[in-house]
Amino acid sequence: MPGNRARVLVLHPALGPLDYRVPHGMRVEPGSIVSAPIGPRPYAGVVWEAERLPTEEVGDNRLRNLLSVADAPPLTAAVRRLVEWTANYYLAPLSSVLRMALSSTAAFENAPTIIEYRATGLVPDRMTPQREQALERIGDRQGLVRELATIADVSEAVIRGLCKLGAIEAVTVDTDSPYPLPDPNFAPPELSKEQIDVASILRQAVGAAAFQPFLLDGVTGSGKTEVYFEAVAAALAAGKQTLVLLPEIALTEPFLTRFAKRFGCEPIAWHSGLRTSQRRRAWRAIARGQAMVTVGARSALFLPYRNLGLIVVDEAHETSFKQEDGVHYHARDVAVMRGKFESCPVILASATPAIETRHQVELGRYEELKLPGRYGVAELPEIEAIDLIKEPPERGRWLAPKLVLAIDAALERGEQSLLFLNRRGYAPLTLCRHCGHRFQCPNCTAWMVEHRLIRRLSCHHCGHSVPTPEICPECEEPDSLVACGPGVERIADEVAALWPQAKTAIVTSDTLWSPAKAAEFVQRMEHGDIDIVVGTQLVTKGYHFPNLTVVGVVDADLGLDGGDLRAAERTFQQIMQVSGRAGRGEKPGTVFIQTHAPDAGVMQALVSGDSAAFYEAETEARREAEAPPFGRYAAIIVSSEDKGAAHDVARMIGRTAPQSEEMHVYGPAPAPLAMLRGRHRFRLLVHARRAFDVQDVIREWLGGLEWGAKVRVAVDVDPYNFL
Ligand SMILES: Nc1ncnc2c1ncn2[C@@H]1O[C@H](COP(=O)(O)OP(=O)(O)OP(=O)(O)O)[C@@H](O)[C@H]1O
Ligand SMILES: [Zn+2]
Repeated sequence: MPGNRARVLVLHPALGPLDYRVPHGMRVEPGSIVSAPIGPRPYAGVVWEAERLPTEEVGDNRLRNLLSVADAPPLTAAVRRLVEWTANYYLAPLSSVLRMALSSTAAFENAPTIIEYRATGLVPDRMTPQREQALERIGDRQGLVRELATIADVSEAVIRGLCKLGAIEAVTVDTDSPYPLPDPNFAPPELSKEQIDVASILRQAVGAAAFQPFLLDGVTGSGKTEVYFEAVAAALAAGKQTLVLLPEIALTEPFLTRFAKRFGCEPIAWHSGLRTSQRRRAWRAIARGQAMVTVGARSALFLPYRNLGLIVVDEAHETSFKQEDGVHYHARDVAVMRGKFESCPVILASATPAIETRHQVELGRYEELKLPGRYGVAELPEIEAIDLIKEPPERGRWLAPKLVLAIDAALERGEQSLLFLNRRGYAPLTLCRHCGHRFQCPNCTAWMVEHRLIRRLSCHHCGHSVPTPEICPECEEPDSLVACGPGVERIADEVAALWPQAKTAIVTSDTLWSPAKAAEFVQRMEHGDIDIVVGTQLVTKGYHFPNLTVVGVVDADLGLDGGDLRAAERTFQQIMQVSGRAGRGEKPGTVFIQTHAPDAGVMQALVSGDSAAFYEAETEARREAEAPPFGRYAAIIVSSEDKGAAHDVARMIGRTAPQSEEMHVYGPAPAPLAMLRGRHRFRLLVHARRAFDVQDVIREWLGGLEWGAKVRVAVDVDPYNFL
């Protein structure tokens, strides 16, 4: 391509690459972030190697000029290859993937300063309830007018009014100010013999600066974090950046504290709750190679690190690394690809690795490093099954007598207990005892879940929520509603009735919705301000509370319903993880698993501790079914508000399915969640041989079809969710 032309990938969802003229005096190269006109509007985009992005050639005379080049480093070749690979593998538009890399357009659109606002402490003469509310909620926080208005739940005009009165002032924030540098030698721990061996392999791999995936397979509490911190230290010493991916933002806060203890300052945390100025500062520092360690959930994966030397995926077995909307990608798998493009090691850390990951070890593609015992004097907990048929709880209760006794004893000893139930709210189903009416979501094929603390019924799929009615809307009988089955709130009620003196906490995404809330919970646990925690999967991972000795799994069978191919594996992982919270200090831990199926393979494996046998049996079953990792799936989901239209398109897709020995197409059938957010859904499931290029076939197959704008067709490659 001649020097005065550039091929640009613009952030426009419907447009492919476009050619522009580079005006006189402007310099661009592949990776340059530019502003390009489309119609009357400027769009952000990135200059790409023309030969990699074929498009219709446009004559020189029809080219429009690029508007400007951003004051930001160009995206590296490794990032560009990652964007291409992800779009290709997950059948997503390039621009949607690029958007994840450019996630903060503010970072390169304006000057490197931002004006923020904060309270001055001055109380205006003319107070209104709105102004009062604003000043109270803003407190000592700072942000854009828009951000303060959101925090205070008032209009932007109220904030501007307060500004005129001098109660709020403007401050200039320099988003180029550097971050403190973590010190690899700040407070290194004394590693055990086992830990030293593993750490030195990891340090060497960082030094070698070559692609190398590792499975760091260590039991809960073995010091995986301590050990991969040594690899981080090696990257720091070599002047390279590190990315640590965690499955939930709730885990970042305790991670930051722990990191600061080891390295003397916090790493950069990347999450959706950042203010514009924080996002921008982080993005710029990451792109310039100045931010040395970044921790975040999925979205941190696509950031434009300049000089990446190490990637860690902690709790790598977690299914929350799979993104379920927009670009359907699996952050664990993309992290490995990124390591390949960046030529750096990738550490997948887990006490319960996924079958897919173990398989890669067997194939010799990943190197396994083991930490088989807990650090120090801590022992793995005893695990015992409680047969709910032989030893049922009292009528109307959910905790079996044996578990109640164990918690009694823990309270007596001044130790903490944890009850795990992966169900938010009070009850998963509410019905009228008079007419049998069940409360269903109007937008989804799902029951409304009662949340008693806020007195509402909510749909966990679309968020639709209504106040819990006093009378049945069907038969108008008053006080006739009954709750069926337990959620965490109901267990908390039982706990309060059994141990009225005990201090309890409910931990779910409803109560721990921000990093600050998570930090507060950790503090309360550490200070002994909580005796009994009742929580969902949010409490199962990563936390380290030495005084927690009893864990009760309220309903171990819950995850086995639904018959998804990973149900048993997921149940095993979840219960192992929650068990892993018990007995992490000097005091031994005990775990009770309440189940109706104590003879099921997964329960037996948990109790006997023979995880190898369980994995082997599961892997064999997958091999026989040619399920992942031995075969592949891709789901095609057709949805529309118009059921007939969705059905027609789904049938057309089914009818035109390519015939192949290597691949079989099931469906279309109504999806188990036949309606979601008001859209009717049909699913086709493609099952193929491992080595078969499903993506290419699907691309060609769907590419040749047409459907109206009201029907949406989404492809989920390697699906984790079969709803
Ligand atoms: N060498 C060491 N020196 C001092 N403390 C250590 C050492 N190794 C581990 N620990 C401590 O033991 C506890 C458990 O370690 P860590 O959290 O790293 O384990 P983990 O394997 O990541 O656990 P999980 O999988 O349950 O999250 C932590 O409090 C950690 O600080
Ligand atoms: Zn709903």
